[in-house]
Amino acid sequence: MTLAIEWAEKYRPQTLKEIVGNKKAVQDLRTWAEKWLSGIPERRAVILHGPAGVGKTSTAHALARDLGWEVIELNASDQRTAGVIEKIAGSAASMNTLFGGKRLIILDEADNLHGTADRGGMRAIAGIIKSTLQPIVLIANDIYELTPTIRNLCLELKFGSVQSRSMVPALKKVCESEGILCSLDAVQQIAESAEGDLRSAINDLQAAAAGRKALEVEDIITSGRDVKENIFKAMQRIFKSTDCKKALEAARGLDESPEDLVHWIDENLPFQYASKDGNLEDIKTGFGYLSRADLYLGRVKKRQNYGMWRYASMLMVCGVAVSKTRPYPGFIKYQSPSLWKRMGQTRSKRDLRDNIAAKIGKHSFESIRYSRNILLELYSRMLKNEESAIEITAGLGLELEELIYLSGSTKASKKLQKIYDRAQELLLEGKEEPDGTEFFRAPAPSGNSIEDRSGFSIKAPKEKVEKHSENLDVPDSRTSHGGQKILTFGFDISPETSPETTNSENNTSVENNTSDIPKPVALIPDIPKPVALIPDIPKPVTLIPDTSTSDDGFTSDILIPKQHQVGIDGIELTSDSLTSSSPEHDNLKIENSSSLSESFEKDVSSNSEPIENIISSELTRSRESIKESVNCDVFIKNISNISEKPEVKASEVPKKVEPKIQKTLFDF
Ligand SMILES: Nc1ncnc2c1ncn2[C@@H]1O[C@H](COP(=O)(O)OP(=O)(O)OP(=O)(O)O)[C@@H](O)[C@H]1O
Repeated sequence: MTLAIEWAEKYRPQTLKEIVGNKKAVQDLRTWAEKWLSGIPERRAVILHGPAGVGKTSTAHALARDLGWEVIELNASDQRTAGVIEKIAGSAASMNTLFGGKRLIILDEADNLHGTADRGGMRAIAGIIKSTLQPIVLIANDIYELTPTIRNLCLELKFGSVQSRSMVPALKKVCESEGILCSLDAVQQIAESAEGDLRSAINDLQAAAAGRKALEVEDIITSGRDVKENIFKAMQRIFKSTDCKKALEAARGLDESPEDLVHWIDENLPFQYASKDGNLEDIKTGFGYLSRADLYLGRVKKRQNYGMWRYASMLMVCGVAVSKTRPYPGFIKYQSPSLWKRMGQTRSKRDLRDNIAAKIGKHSFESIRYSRNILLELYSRMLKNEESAIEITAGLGLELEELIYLSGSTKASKKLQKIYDRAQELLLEGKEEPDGTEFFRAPAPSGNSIEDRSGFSIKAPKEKVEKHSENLDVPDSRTSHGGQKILTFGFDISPETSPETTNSENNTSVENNTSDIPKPVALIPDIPKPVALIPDIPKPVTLIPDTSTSDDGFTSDILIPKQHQVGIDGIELTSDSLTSSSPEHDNLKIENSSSLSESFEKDVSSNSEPIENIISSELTRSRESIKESVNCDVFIKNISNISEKPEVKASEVPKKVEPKIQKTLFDF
């Protein structure tokens, strides 16, 4: 067996000229590759697809050799998860070669990445193809196992079976090179039975020639290689004869477990015993035996007692063989179990569905289960509107096949393709958000923007941000404390603004501006403005010379705080400057507010609780204390009046009112 591999490898074509058959595909590949010599072609990758052993991999390597390109290959034996693909193929695709030539990235068996379950690998490949700076060749047996996204990005080149007459010269050449006298009949026989698979033909030739110097047609016939042939033969024995012993022998010689064999019999029994006269007794009896065999298979699994396989085999093989009441002549094309195919198909569909549900769940902060059971349907309906469909596709970062699935379609219609392309454009536009996507924004727990996996950023609309900042052109002391953000509409995230301010000029207009503030601000309506008006301590403590300590009439060096003075924003105010009808009350209120503010600051600095919790509890407390003592509206008015005084400007650095005799803490 090892030797067989050697011949196929030994005679692997080295140049494109040596490739047997598939001339058009080979020529198209070369034309595509030559485009890379003068820039980046429209399709950055090709898919060589077709049956096994027809020269796809050999062609890719021969191309690189002909053009003098480096090769980076990821084949099926490598572990090809999304991460590995991105790391190896991704970096190879994005970097130039040492000497400026091209590098051919070959991804062999691209249809068999990591089982069909690994959609991540497919996504990684699609991502790499979109931006590769180096040519990429994907090789696949079944192109339908590749995602539509990948297929859309690639040039597809189909490799057909190699015709037996083309194989003959290649096989003769091998015989010559190996010094074996091989009759033309023998070579033709090998070529024909290879069914277009040149690798198999070479392997057969080597197996037949083992230990011989000459090869005749009789030597070839005995070297059967197809395992499938055996299962079909066994099917014939089981369905055509009633000889239980022969049927069992055929079954034992199979390379199939009883668990697989039961599916083969189950698949073909109704076709074989289908009766023209409507008597379905044989089918019924046959399935009766099959069901009993299945019981034993179940017990084998449950008890892990493989000894019971023989009862299962006996029931399924002998039972079905003897259940016919008449012969069934004629040719029947036996089928492989459709259950396997169905399971494979639904598995990839299930994976696809779960991937979409995961994306929706991530976006809507819901579980995958909830997204799958409830939201999937909802999103599917929203796709009916083209504009929504574009936004959803971009927002969720849907791949084309996911979009197809979610839309309930079976293939990529022109409309779906358009939607997908528009979504890609949106994503490429530097993650700029599309207009009118409010309905699709998800609530954000914190932070200015949410960036999902697709890189699609969810932000507050610009115009709202601008309007908001116009109205509230104030510094944000809260964000500096705790980084709290304001949620607008429950979905959008506003810029970092706060009604809380240290700017008394702005304070003046807080009351008026409140009506201009766009709705989002309504989400933080509970912040009492008095607190906002006296946010930042230190309060200047006005000091005056301590005359009580100076007996000699000279000004003392000792300073003591001046009584009955309060400060707002570091500006000295005497009680006279308050124009309230009830100055005592106002003083009282301001002092209350100061103490609240102080305790608030203390809490903020000492408490490890989130800032928003501290704020809300503080606000509740302050509201209550204010309610108790005064009418809030009157209070705001008084403060406004204060700030309207020309000398009380926030931008001014507090100055000494009586410089000669007074010193403030700011003077030190
Ligand atoms: N068209 C061909 N021309 C010349 N040799 C071929 C051709 N096809 C297959 N062979 C021989 O078979 C061997 C395997 O071929 P290759 O790996 O290129 O097939 P493949 O189509 O890529 O198969 P798979 O899909 O199984 O990877 C080669 O080493 C070569 O010896």
